Amino acid sequence: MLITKNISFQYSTKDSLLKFPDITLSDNDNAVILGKSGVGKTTLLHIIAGLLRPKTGSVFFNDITIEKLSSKEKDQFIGQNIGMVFQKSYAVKTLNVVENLQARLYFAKEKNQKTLTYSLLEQLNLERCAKHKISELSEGQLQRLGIAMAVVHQPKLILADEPTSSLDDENCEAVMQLLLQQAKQNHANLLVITHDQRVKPLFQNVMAL
Ligand SMILES: Nc1ncnc2c1ncn2[C@@H]1O[C@H](COP(=O)(O)OP(=O)(O)OP(=O)(O)O)[C@@H](O)[C@H]1O
Repeated sequence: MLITKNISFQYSTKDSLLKFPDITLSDNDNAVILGKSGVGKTTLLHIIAGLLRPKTGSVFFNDITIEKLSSKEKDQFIGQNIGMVFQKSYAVKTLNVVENLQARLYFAKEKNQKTLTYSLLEQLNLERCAKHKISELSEGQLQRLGIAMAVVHQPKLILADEPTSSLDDENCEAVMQLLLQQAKQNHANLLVITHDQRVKPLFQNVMAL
């Protein structure tokens, strides 16, 4: 369960204060947050992911207050419980596809689950690329690898930052179905932020920034 209360953020004293509406997601709930460019969507997602500290307010996830954790506890909590789909790929270029997934499992302190890793690659239609270098992947394959890296450690909260912005209608639908399917399979909360109105009908919970 994810709850945010009274969150605000300021990049510096000369920047304007960004204020965010409260969010409550019950277990297994999903939501999309829509908003125009520059309103603070990525900032909010980074606060929820523990990458930025809010000026006011708190983020609670499954009864843990993220800002109250020490930095070591926070790194461990985030590594194990949160999976993030970034706008741009953060795959390590010197590793192949399956090695990138193994590295993600290592950082989440999960055992190297070979069967699970290959089954995920199959679900995401990446099994033929398992040993490919990152530079050999198409844009669509890279995007699907981003999803695999976000979910391979079976996080309880999946955060996705503009996962469909550069995709045509067919791939937009496919990527969103994959994210929804992975969230359902892992009993995870899925929170997507986007300005892409095509995503709206796929969610019951729609919030605006
Ligand atoms: N590192 C930073 N330092 C100062 N200001 C920043 C920084 N990052 C973002 N901002 C500003 O904070 C505001 C919110 O930025 P943010 O990236 O969260 O918006 P967004 O809604 O995600 O935009 P987009 O849809 O274009 O990605 C913007 O006015 C932006 O210029």
